[in-house]
Amino acid sequence: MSVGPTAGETPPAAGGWREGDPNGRRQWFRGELPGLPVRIAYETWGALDPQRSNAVLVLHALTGDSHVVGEAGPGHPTPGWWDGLIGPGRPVDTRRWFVVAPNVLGGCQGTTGPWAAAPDGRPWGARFPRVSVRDQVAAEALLADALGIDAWAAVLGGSMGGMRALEWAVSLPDRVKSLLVLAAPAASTAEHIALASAQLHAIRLDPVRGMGVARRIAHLSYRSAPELEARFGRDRQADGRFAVESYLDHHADKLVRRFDPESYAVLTEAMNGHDVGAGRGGVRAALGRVTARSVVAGIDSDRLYPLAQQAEIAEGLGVDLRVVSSPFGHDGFLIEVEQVGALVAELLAGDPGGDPGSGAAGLQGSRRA
Ligand SMILES: CC(C)(COP(=O)(O)OP(=O)(O)OC[C@H]1O[C@@H](n2cnc3c(N)ncnc32)[C@H](O)[C@@H]1OP(=O)(O)O)[C@@H](O)C(=O)NCCC(=O)NCCS
Ligand SMILES: CC(=O)OCC[C@H](N)C(=O)O
Repeated sequence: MSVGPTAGETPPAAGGWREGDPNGRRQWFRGELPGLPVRIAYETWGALDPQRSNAVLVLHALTGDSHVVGEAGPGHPTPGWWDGLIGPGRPVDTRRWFVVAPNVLGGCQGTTGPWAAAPDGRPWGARFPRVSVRDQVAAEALLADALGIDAWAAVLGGSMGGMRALEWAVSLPDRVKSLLVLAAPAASTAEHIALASAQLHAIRLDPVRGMGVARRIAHLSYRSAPELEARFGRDRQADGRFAVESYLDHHADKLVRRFDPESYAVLTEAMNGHDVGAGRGGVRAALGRVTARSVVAGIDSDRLYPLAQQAEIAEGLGVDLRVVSSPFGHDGFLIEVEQVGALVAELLAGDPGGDPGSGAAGLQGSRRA
Protein backbone atom coordinates (compact mmCIF):
# COMPACT_ATOMS: atom_id res chain seq x y z
CA MET A 1 0.00 0.00 0.00
CA SER A 2 1.38 3.45 -0.79
CA VAL A 3 0.23 6.98 -0.28
CA GLY A 4 1.25 10.46 -1.35
CA PRO A 5 2.06 12.27 -4.57
CA THR A 6 3.11 9.92 -7.33
CA ALA A 7 5.20 11.79 -9.85
CA GLY A 8 4.23 11.23 -13.44
CA GLU A 9 1.38 8.93 -12.51
CA THR A 10 -1.62 10.40 -14.26
CA PRO A 11 -4.41 8.71 -16.16
CA PRO A 12 -3.71 8.12 -19.87
CA ALA A 13 -3.89 11.38 -21.85
CA ALA A 14 -6.83 11.29 -24.23
CA GLY A 15 -10.40 12.55 -23.66
CA GLY A 16 -11.23 15.53 -21.44
CA TRP A 17 -12.03 13.47 -18.36
CA ARG A 18 -8.65 11.73 -18.55
CA GLU A 19 -6.71 14.95 -18.64
CA GLY A 20 -4.77 14.68 -15.39
CA ASP A 21 -4.50 17.53 -12.93
CA PRO A 22 -4.17 21.07 -14.28
CA ASN A 23 -3.30 22.57 -10.90
CA GLY A 24 -1.03 19.79 -9.67
CA ARG A 25 -2.89 19.41 -6.38
CA ARG A 26 -4.01 15.87 -6.78
CA GLN A 27 -2.31 13.01 -4.96
CA TRP A 28 -2.75 9.28 -5.39
CA PHE A 29 -2.96 6.36 -3.04
CA ARG A 30 -2.74 2.70 -3.97
CA GLY A 31 -4.34 -0.10 -1.97
CA GLU A 32 -6.19 -3.33 -2.43
CA LEU A 33 -9.81 -4.29 -1.88
CA PRO A 34 -10.56 -8.01 -1.95
CA GLY A 35 -9.93 -8.94 -5.60
CA LEU A 36 -9.54 -5.35 -6.80
CA PRO A 37 -6.37 -3.25 -6.75
CA VAL A 38 -7.45 0.36 -6.28
CA ARG A 39 -5.89 3.72 -6.84
CA ILE A 40 -7.62 6.68 -5.24
CA ALA A 41 -7.06 10.24 -6.37
CA TYR A 42 -7.56 12.78 -3.63
CA GLU A 43 -6.90 16.39 -2.68
CA THR A 44 -6.29 17.92 0.72
CA TRP A 45 -6.45 21.38 2.27
CA GLY A 46 -5.10 22.46 5.64
CA ALA A 47 -2.83 20.36 7.88
CA LEU A 48 -3.42 17.26 9.97
CA ASP A 49 -2.86 18.05 13.65
CA PRO A 50 -0.44 15.91 15.72
CA GLN A 51 -3.37 14.09 17.39
CA ARG A 52 -4.83 13.40 13.92
CA SER A 53 -8.15 14.61 15.28
CA ASN A 54 -9.05 17.42 12.87
CA ALA A 55 -9.67 15.53 9.63
CA VAL A 56 -12.82 16.22 7.61
CA LEU A 57 -13.84 13.94 4.76
CA VAL A 58 -15.77 15.58 1.92
CA LEU A 59 -17.54 13.24 -0.49
CA HIS A 60 -18.65 14.29 -3.94
CA ALA A 61 -21.79 13.46 -5.89
CA LEU A 62 -22.27 11.59 -9.16
CA THR A 63 -20.32 13.75 -11.59
CA GLY A 64 -18.14 15.50 -9.04
CA ASP A 65 -14.50 14.86 -8.22
CA SER A 66 -11.83 15.63 -5.66
CA HIS A 67 -11.72 19.27 -6.71
CA VAL A 68 -13.98 20.72 -4.03
CA VAL A 69 -12.22 24.07 -3.92
CA GLY A 70 -11.36 26.07 -7.00
CA GLU A 71 -8.11 27.90 -7.48
CA ALA A 72 -6.22 29.97 -9.98
CA GLY A 73 -3.29 27.59 -10.08
CA PRO A 74 -0.31 27.50 -12.44
CA GLY A 75 -2.49 25.65 -14.97
CA HIS A 76 -5.85 26.94 -16.09
CA PRO A 77 -8.08 28.06 -13.22
CA THR A 78 -10.63 25.42 -12.26
CA PRO A 79 -13.73 26.07 -10.19
CA GLY A 80 -14.46 23.76 -7.28
CA TRP A 81 -17.89 22.24 -6.80
CA TRP A 82 -18.29 23.53 -3.21
CA ASP A 83 -16.44 26.82 -3.58
CA GLY A 84 -17.17 29.05 -0.63
CA LEU A 85 -17.47 26.21 1.86
CA ILE A 86 -13.84 25.36 2.48
CA GLY A 87 -10.84 27.62 3.07
CA PRO A 88 -9.47 30.12 5.58
CA GLY A 89 -12.38 31.86 7.31
CA ARG A 90 -14.91 29.62 5.55
CA PRO A 91 -17.38 27.24 7.28
CA VAL A 92 -14.76 24.49 7.04
CA ASP A 93 -11.89 26.73 8.10
CA THR A 94 -8.67 25.20 6.80
CA ARG A 95 -6.66 27.03 9.47
CA ARG A 96 -8.29 24.53 11.86
CA TRP A 97 -9.46 21.57 9.79
CA PHE A 98 -7.62 19.15 7.52
CA VAL A 99 -9.90 18.45 4.58
CA VAL A 100 -9.60 15.32 2.46
CA ALA A 101 -11.62 14.86 -0.74
CA PRO A 102 -11.21 11.61 -2.69
CA ASN A 103 -12.55 10.77 -6.14
CA VAL A 104 -15.00 7.90 -5.75
CA LEU A 105 -14.18 4.28 -6.58
CA GLY A 106 -15.57 3.64 -10.08
CA GLY A 107 -15.19 7.32 -10.97
CA CYS A 108 -13.22 8.80 -13.84
CA GLN A 109 -11.22 11.61 -12.27
CA GLY A 110 -8.09 9.73 -11.25
CA THR A 111 -9.51 6.92 -9.10
CA THR A 112 -9.75 3.34 -10.34
CA GLY A 113 -12.75 2.91 -12.60
CA PRO A 114 -13.60 1.48 -16.00
CA TRP A 115 -11.11 3.85 -17.69
CA ALA A 116 -8.18 2.47 -15.67
CA ALA A 117 -5.88 -0.39 -16.56
CA ALA A 118 -6.93 -3.82 -15.31
CA PRO A 119 -4.24 -6.21 -14.02
CA ASP A 120 -3.79 -7.48 -17.61
CA GLY A 121 -2.74 -3.98 -18.66
CA ARG A 122 -5.80 -3.26 -20.81
CA PRO A 123 -8.47 -0.79 -19.69
CA TRP A 124 -11.15 -2.41 -17.56
CA GLY A 125 -13.93 -0.99 -19.74
CA ALA A 126 -17.12 -3.01 -19.47
CA ARG A 127 -15.19 -5.69 -17.51
CA PHE A 128 -14.97 -3.37 -14.51
CA PRO A 129 -16.57 -5.20 -11.57
CA ARG A 130 -19.85 -4.01 -10.15
CA VAL A 131 -18.99 -1.94 -7.07
CA SER A 132 -21.33 -0.94 -4.27
CA VAL A 133 -21.53 2.13 -2.09
CA ARG A 134 -20.12 -0.13 0.64
CA ASP A 135 -17.10 -0.96 -1.56
CA GLN A 136 -16.62 2.74 -2.22
CA VAL A 137 -16.57 3.44 1.51
CA ALA A 138 -14.22 0.49 2.07
CA ALA A 139 -11.83 2.04 -0.47
CA GLU A 140 -12.07 5.41 1.30
CA ALA A 141 -11.34 3.65 4.59
CA LEU A 142 -8.11 2.32 3.09
CA LEU A 143 -7.16 5.89 2.25
CA ALA A 144 -7.98 6.99 5.81
CA ASP A 145 -5.78 4.17 7.16
CA ALA A 146 -2.92 5.24 4.92
CA LEU A 147 -3.25 8.86 6.06
CA GLY A 148 -3.23 7.72 9.70
CA ILE A 149 -6.77 8.97 10.33
CA ASP A 150 -8.45 6.63 12.81
CA ALA A 151 -11.59 8.75 13.05
CA TRP A 152 -12.90 11.65 10.99
CA ALA A 153 -13.92 14.72 12.93
CA ALA A 154 -16.63 15.02 10.29
CA VAL A 155 -17.81 13.28 7.16
CA LEU A 156 -19.77 15.54 4.81
CA GLY A 157 -21.61 14.53 1.68
CA GLY A 158 -24.48 15.54 -0.56
CA SER A 159 -26.49 13.41 -2.98
CA MET A 160 -24.36 10.39 -3.95
CA GLY A 161 -21.77 11.78 -1.51
CA GLY A 162 -24.49 11.79 1.16
CA MET A 163 -25.10 8.08 0.52
CA ARG A 164 -21.44 7.39 1.19
CA ALA A 165 -21.35 9.69 4.22
CA LEU A 166 -24.28 7.81 5.73
CA GLU A 167 -22.73 4.45 4.86
CA TRP A 168 -19.50 5.54 6.59
CA ALA A 169 -21.40 6.37 9.79
CA VAL A 170 -23.37 3.10 9.69
CA SER A 171 -20.59 0.69 8.77
CA LEU A 172 -17.73 2.35 10.65
CA PRO A 173 -19.40 4.25 13.50
CA ASP A 174 -16.21 4.52 15.56
CA ARG A 175 -14.51 6.34 12.71
CA VAL A 176 -17.09 9.13 12.25
CA LYS A 177 -17.41 11.73 15.01
CA SER A 178 -19.87 13.95 13.19
CA LEU A 179 -21.90 13.61 10.04
CA LEU A 180 -23.66 15.72 7.44
CA VAL A 181 -26.07 13.86 5.19
CA LEU A 182 -27.46 16.25 2.64
CA ALA A 183 -30.12 15.53 -0.01
CA ALA A 184 -29.67 11.75 0.02
CA PRO A 185 -31.87 8.75 0.82
CA ALA A 186 -31.22 5.85 3.22
CA ALA A 187 -32.00 3.49 0.34
CA SER A 188 -32.67 4.02 -3.34
CA THR A 189 -36.38 3.68 -4.06
CA ALA A 190 -38.20 2.04 -6.95
CA GLU A 191 -38.52 5.47 -8.57
CA HIS A 192 -34.79 6.16 -8.32
CA ILE A 193 -34.02 2.78 -9.83
CA ALA A 194 -36.58 3.30 -12.59
CA LEU A 195 -35.15 6.72 -13.50
CA ALA A 196 -31.67 5.21 -13.50
CA SER A 197 -32.82 2.25 -15.57
CA ALA A 198 -33.89 4.52 -18.44
CA GLN A 199 -30.47 6.21 -18.27
CA LEU A 200 -28.58 2.92 -18.23
CA HIS A 201 -30.54 1.65 -21.24
CA ALA A 202 -29.61 4.76 -23.19
CA ILE A 203 -25.91 4.32 -22.35
CA ARG A 204 -25.95 0.64 -23.32
CA LEU A 205 -27.44 1.51 -26.72
CA ASP A 206 -24.77 4.11 -27.44
CA PRO A 207 -22.34 5.05 -24.67
CA VAL A 208 -21.62 8.63 -25.74
CA ARG A 209 -24.97 9.77 -27.13
CA GLY A 210 -26.66 7.63 -24.49
CA MET A 211 -24.88 9.46 -21.69
CA GLY A 212 -26.19 12.68 -23.22
CA VAL A 213 -29.72 11.30 -23.00
CA ALA A 214 -29.01 10.07 -19.46
CA ARG A 215 -27.85 13.54 -18.43
CA ARG A 216 -31.00 15.13 -19.84
CA ILE A 217 -33.19 12.74 -17.85
CA ALA A 218 -31.08 13.11 -14.72
CA HIS A 219 -30.72 16.88 -14.96
CA LEU A 220 -34.50 17.26 -15.06
CA SER A 221 -34.64 15.38 -11.78
CA TYR A 222 -31.97 17.72 -10.38
CA ARG A 223 -34.03 20.86 -10.97
CA SER A 224 -37.58 21.88 -10.02
CA ALA A 225 -40.56 22.30 -12.33
CA PRO A 226 -41.34 25.85 -11.07
CA GLU A 227 -37.73 26.86 -11.74
CA LEU A 228 -37.84 25.52 -15.30
CA GLU A 229 -41.20 27.21 -15.88
CA ALA A 230 -39.95 30.56 -14.57
CA ARG A 231 -36.69 30.42 -16.50
CA PHE A 232 -37.80 28.96 -19.80
CA GLY A 233 -41.58 28.70 -19.98
CA ARG A 234 -42.56 27.94 -23.59
CA ASP A 235 -39.90 30.19 -25.10
CA ARG A 236 -38.36 29.12 -28.37
CA GLN A 237 -34.93 30.06 -29.65
CA ALA A 238 -34.08 31.31 -33.10
CA ASP A 239 -33.05 27.76 -34.09
CA GLY A 240 -36.58 26.51 -33.31
CA ARG A 241 -35.68 24.55 -30.18
CA PHE A 242 -37.56 25.22 -27.00
CA ALA A 243 -35.22 27.11 -24.68
CA VAL A 244 -35.51 24.35 -22.11
CA GLU A 245 -34.52 21.77 -24.75
CA SER A 246 -31.49 23.83 -25.61
CA TYR A 247 -30.63 24.08 -21.90
CA LEU A 248 -30.74 20.30 -21.52
CA ASP A 249 -28.74 19.87 -24.75
CA HIS A 250 -26.12 22.16 -23.25
CA HIS A 251 -25.84 20.16 -20.02
CA ALA A 252 -25.71 16.91 -22.02
CA ASP A 253 -22.92 18.22 -24.27
CA LYS A 254 -20.93 19.43 -21.28
CA LEU A 255 -21.11 16.09 -19.52
CA VAL A 256 -20.16 14.15 -22.63
CA ARG A 257 -17.01 16.26 -22.81
CA ARG A 258 -16.02 15.70 -19.20
CA PHE A 259 -17.23 12.27 -18.09
CA ASP A 260 -16.77 8.60 -18.99
CA PRO A 261 -20.04 6.79 -19.89
CA GLU A 262 -18.86 3.50 -18.39
CA SER A 263 -18.05 5.27 -15.16
CA TYR A 264 -21.47 6.94 -15.21
CA ALA A 265 -23.05 3.49 -15.53
CA VAL A 266 -20.92 1.95 -12.74
CA LEU A 267 -21.75 4.79 -10.34
CA THR A 268 -25.43 4.70 -11.28
CA GLU A 269 -25.57 0.95 -10.58
CA ALA A 270 -23.85 1.57 -7.24
CA MET A 271 -26.51 4.12 -6.32
CA ASN A 272 -29.26 1.71 -7.37
CA GLY A 273 -27.85 -0.82 -4.91
CA HIS A 274 -27.63 1.71 -2.07
CA ASP A 275 -29.54 0.53 0.98
CA VAL A 276 -27.93 1.09 4.36
CA GLY A 277 -30.38 -1.38 5.86
CA ALA A 278 -29.62 -4.35 3.61
CA GLY A 279 -28.30 -7.31 5.61
CA ARG A 280 -28.48 -5.18 8.77
CA GLY A 281 -32.07 -5.73 9.81
CA GLY A 282 -33.46 -2.81 7.82
CA VAL A 283 -32.88 0.93 7.64
CA ARG A 284 -34.05 1.68 11.16
CA ALA A 285 -31.73 -0.90 12.72
CA ALA A 286 -28.81 0.26 10.57
CA LEU A 287 -29.35 3.88 11.58
CA GLY A 288 -29.30 2.71 15.19
CA ARG A 289 -25.59 1.90 14.78
CA VAL A 290 -24.66 5.54 14.14
CA THR A 291 -22.90 7.27 17.00
CA ALA A 292 -21.89 10.46 15.15
CA ARG A 293 -23.39 13.83 16.02
CA SER A 294 -25.50 14.32 12.95
CA VAL A 295 -27.06 16.95 10.77
CA VAL A 296 -29.49 15.62 8.20
CA ALA A 297 -30.76 18.10 5.66
CA GLY A 298 -32.79 18.15 2.48
CA ILE A 299 -33.83 20.69 -0.13
CA ASP A 300 -37.48 21.72 -0.03
CA SER A 301 -37.84 21.65 -3.85
CA ASP A 302 -35.92 18.37 -4.39
CA ARG A 303 -38.00 16.01 -6.52
CA LEU A 304 -35.26 13.37 -6.82
CA TYR A 305 -34.71 12.81 -3.10
CA PRO A 306 -37.69 14.56 -1.51
CA LEU A 307 -37.61 15.73 2.10
CA ALA A 308 -39.48 12.66 3.35
CA GLN A 309 -36.41 10.60 2.52
CA GLN A 310 -34.15 12.73 4.72
CA ALA A 311 -36.90 12.83 7.36
CA GLU A 312 -36.61 9.03 7.59
CA ILE A 313 -32.87 9.34 8.22
CA ALA A 314 -33.26 12.19 10.70
CA GLU A 315 -35.89 10.28 12.63
CA GLY A 316 -33.74 7.15 12.72
CA LEU A 317 -30.82 9.20 14.04
CA GLY A 318 -32.99 11.05 16.54
CA VAL A 319 -32.31 14.54 15.17
CA ASP A 320 -34.44 17.27 13.65
CA LEU A 321 -34.67 17.35 9.87
CA ARG A 322 -33.03 20.50 8.53
CA VAL A 323 -34.48 22.12 5.44
CA VAL A 324 -32.54 24.10 2.88
CA SER A 325 -34.90 26.44 1.11
CA SER A 326 -34.24 26.70 -2.61
CA PRO A 327 -36.10 27.02 -5.89
CA PHE A 328 -33.40 24.97 -7.65
CA GLY A 329 -34.44 21.46 -6.69
CA HIS A 330 -31.89 18.77 -5.91
CA ASP A 331 -28.98 20.86 -7.26
CA GLY A 332 -29.69 23.20 -4.36
CA PHE A 333 -27.14 21.11 -2.45
CA LEU A 334 -24.49 22.63 -4.74
CA ILE A 335 -26.01 26.06 -5.26
CA GLU A 336 -27.21 27.08 -1.76
CA VAL A 337 -23.68 27.32 -0.39
CA GLU A 338 -24.58 29.84 2.29
CA GLN A 339 -27.28 27.67 3.86
CA VAL A 340 -25.21 24.51 3.51
CA GLY A 341 -22.22 26.35 4.95
CA ALA A 342 -24.25 27.38 8.00
CA LEU A 343 -25.22 23.76 8.63
CA VAL A 344 -21.61 22.62 8.26
CA ALA A 345 -20.37 25.38 10.59
CA GLU A 346 -22.97 24.35 13.13
CA LEU A 347 -21.91 20.73 12.91
CA LEU A 348 -18.22 21.56 13.26
CA ALA A 349 -18.94 23.88 16.18
CA GLY A 350 -20.04 20.75 17.99
CA ASP A 351 -23.58 21.89 18.40
CA PRO A 352 -25.71 20.39 15.67
CA GLY A 353 -28.81 20.67 17.83
CA GLY A 354 -28.01 24.24 18.78
CA ASP A 355 -30.35 27.15 18.88
CA PRO A 356 -30.77 28.79 15.45
CA GLY A 357 -29.01 32.10 15.41
CA SER A 358 -27.02 31.47 18.58
CA GLY A 359 -23.50 32.59 17.89
CA ALA A 360 -21.44 32.57 14.74
CA ALA A 361 -22.48 29.07 13.80
CA GLY A 362 -26.19 29.89 13.84
CA LEU A 363 -28.45 29.17 10.91
CA GLN A 364 -28.60 31.49 7.97
CA GLY A 365 -31.65 30.59 5.96
CA SER A 366 -32.19 26.87 6.52
CA ARG A 367 -34.89 25.82 8.97
CA ARG A 368 -36.00 22.87 11.04
CA ALA A 369 -38.87 20.89 9.55
C1 LIG B 1 -23.19 23.37 -10.57
C2 LIG B 1 -24.58 23.60 -11.12
C3 LIG B 1 -25.54 22.72 -10.34
C4 LIG B 1 -24.90 25.06 -10.93
O1 LIG B 1 -26.18 25.34 -11.39
P1 LIG B 1 -26.58 26.73 -12.04
O2 LIG B 1 -25.60 27.76 -11.70
O3 LIG B 1 -28.00 26.94 -11.65
O4 LIG B 1 -26.42 26.42 -13.58
P2 LIG B 1 -27.56 26.12 -14.66
O5 LIG B 1 -28.17 24.80 -14.45
O6 LIG B 1 -28.45 27.28 -14.74
O7 LIG B 1 -26.70 26.02 -16.00
C5 LIG B 1 -26.00 27.10 -16.47
C6 LIG B 1 -25.52 26.79 -17.88
O8 LIG B 1 -26.65 26.58 -18.74
C7 LIG B 1 -26.51 27.42 -19.86
N1 LIG B 1 -27.84 27.77 -20.36
C8 LIG B 1 -28.82 28.46 -19.72
N2 LIG B 1 -29.89 28.56 -20.52
C9 LIG B 1 -29.60 27.94 -21.69
C10 LIG B 1 -30.29 27.71 -22.90
N3 LIG B 1 -31.54 28.14 -23.10
N4 LIG B 1 -29.67 27.03 -23.88
C11 LIG B 1 -28.41 26.57 -23.70
N5 LIG B 1 -27.69 26.75 -22.58
C12 LIG B 1 -28.29 27.43 -21.58
C13 LIG B 1 -25.75 28.63 -19.36
O9 LIG B 1 -25.16 29.33 -20.42
C14 LIG B 1 -24.73 27.96 -18.46
O10 LIG B 1 -23.71 27.43 -19.25
P3 LIG B 1 -22.24 27.14 -18.62
O11 LIG B 1 -22.45 26.29 -17.39
O12 LIG B 1 -21.53 26.40 -19.70
O13 LIG B 1 -21.64 28.47 -18.28
C15 LIG B 1 -24.69 23.28 -12.61
O14 LIG B 1 -23.87 24.15 -13.31
C16 LIG B 1 -24.37 21.86 -12.96
O15 LIG B 1 -25.20 20.99 -13.00
N6 LIG B 1 -23.12 21.61 -13.23
C17 LIG B 1 -22.67 20.25 -13.48
C18 LIG B 1 -21.50 19.92 -12.64
C19 LIG B 1 -21.83 19.45 -11.28
O16 LIG B 1 -22.94 19.19 -10.94
N7 LIG B 1 -20.77 19.35 -10.47
C20 LIG B 1 -20.81 19.01 -9.09
C21 LIG B 1 -20.90 17.57 -8.77
S1 LIG B 1 -20.53 17.25 -7.09
C1 LIG C 1 -27.47 11.61 -7.68
C2 LIG C 1 -26.42 12.63 -7.65
O1 LIG C 1 -25.33 12.45 -7.13
O2 LIG C 1 -26.74 13.81 -8.24
C3 LIG C 1 -25.77 14.82 -8.32
C4 LIG C 1 -26.17 15.91 -9.23
C5 LIG C 1 -25.05 16.84 -9.62
N1 LIG C 1 -25.56 17.93 -10.42
C6 LIG C 1 -23.99 16.12 -10.38
O3 LIG C 1 -23.90 16.33 -11.59
O4 LIG C 1 -23.20 15.40 -9.78
